[in-house]
Amino acid sequence: MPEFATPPISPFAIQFDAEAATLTPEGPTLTRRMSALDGLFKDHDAWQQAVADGDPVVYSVQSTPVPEVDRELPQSITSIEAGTTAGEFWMTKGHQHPNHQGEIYLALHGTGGLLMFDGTETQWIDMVPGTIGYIPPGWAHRSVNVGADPYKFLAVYPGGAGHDYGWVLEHGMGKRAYAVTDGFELREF
Ligand SMILES: O=P(O)(O)OC[C@H]1O[C@](O)(CO)[C@@H](O)[C@@H]1O
Ligand SMILES: [Fe+2]
Repeated sequence: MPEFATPPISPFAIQFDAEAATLTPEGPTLTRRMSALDGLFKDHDAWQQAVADGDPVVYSVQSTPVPEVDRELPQSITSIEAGTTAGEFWMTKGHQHPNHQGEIYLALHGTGGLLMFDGTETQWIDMVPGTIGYIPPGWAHRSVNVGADPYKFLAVYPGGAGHDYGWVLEHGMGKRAYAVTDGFELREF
């Protein structure tokens, strides 16, 4: 085996339960409440009110024990709760990969969307169970729950890709998903 600065972890099996949306063995779980989404919803006052009104959990991410380091290939399942803030559907923070690497998402449950922005162009992929959304290098990405159930998806990404959240705060995502009578509508800022 070649010499690496950080030794890769040993091979292991992951039990993937698509119905329950779980990965076993479990690694770290991350929970993001409304307060973690500062500066991301269009209506800042409504966001602040939601934080004051109990700061609900917006999404959680369950990982396997694969570390986020170069050459590894971590996986996680994200569950976004159903909800809106001033009409804007609940979503992940969204990020850019600092060193521009690709990623895939596989939708498992509910109705979601994969919003991508390269700084100029916005793309949206409807995500329903069975859809794989491909995120090419250089596209910031955010997942949105546009349904009435939790939206859950599996992510597989390069361990060295990193998460640049500042990029999204600075550039935005080009469009936002709002609730309308028969579903959702994408609106520009
Ligand atoms: O990192 P964010 O924008 O909070 O979104 C969470 C999701 O994105 C990932 O960071 C992978 O891109 C996963 O941890 C999870 O699927
Ligand atoms: Fe990513």
